[in-house]
Amino acid sequence: MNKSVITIAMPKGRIFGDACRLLRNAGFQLPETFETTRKLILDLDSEPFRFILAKPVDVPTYVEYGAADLGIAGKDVLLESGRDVYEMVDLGISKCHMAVAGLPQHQSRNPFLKIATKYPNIASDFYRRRGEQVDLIALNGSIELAPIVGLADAIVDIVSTGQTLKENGLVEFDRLLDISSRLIVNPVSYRLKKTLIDQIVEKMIKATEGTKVGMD
Ligand SMILES: Nc1ncnc2c1ncn2[C@@H]1O[C@H](COP(=O)(O)OP(=O)(O)OP(=O)(O)O)[C@@H](O)[C@H]1O
Ligand SMILES: O=P(O)(O)OC[C@H]1O[C@H](OP(=O)(O)OP(=O)(O)O)[C@H](O)[C@@H]1O
Repeated sequence: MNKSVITIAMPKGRIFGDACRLLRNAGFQLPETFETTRKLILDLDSEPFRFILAKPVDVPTYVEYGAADLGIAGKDVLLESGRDVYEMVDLGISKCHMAVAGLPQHQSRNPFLKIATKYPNIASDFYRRRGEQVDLIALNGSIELAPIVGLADAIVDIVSTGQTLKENGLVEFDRLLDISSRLIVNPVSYRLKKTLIDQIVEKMIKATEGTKVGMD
């Protein structure tokens, strides 16, 4: 039986290590095996907290539906999903940015630019604001491949070190938004468990001090 009072959805993948470090800094007593286990549900012995380990892109879904009270998700995933959750804390981890990129010599003869992306909602919003009509091509990864093989004129994707762009001969044309991971909360959970959630939020804010990216 789940005696846990608070369920937190954690993103597996590249955010996970940073998120665990931050939780430990915030005082959560995560066991050493937390980062290596293949279990997807982990209850703490010391406190009434349950962690569920989800694919990063699915974290806002678990939180919106209330399967988790809290979650950690990238700003990119939050914007793209449009899920109805409260964004409580900029955790300042897994920083990167979203950019338009392509081949340096790119000149399209297409009436509409073809844009490959894992983020069709963010990309379409960006081009709508610019008053440009584009054809979006949804891909699931290796986005940088698309302009090189002629599938698309440009990409909208995440850039961190810039290594992937550089090694594939692409350049950045526009910077769309800065990204970091956020602590999100289910609105109903927040109403029902406000005191406990506020305590967690406070601890997380303290733990993240000095790691903000300075944007929203
Ligand atoms: N190169 C990067 N450097 C830093 N942070 C990144 C980078 N790429 C993505 N991120 C951030 O980390 C989050 C999770 O990325 P991750 O690659 O683990 O998940 P994913 O893209 O869903 O991958 P997968 O499909 O392999 O599970 C992204 O939503 C984004 O906020
Ligand atoms: O600027 P960099 O430090 O090179 O990082 C950027 C790369 O990281 C992400 O890809 P990821 O590693 O998640 O792979 P995938 O999207 O191709 O699965 C992103 O989609 C870029 O391809």
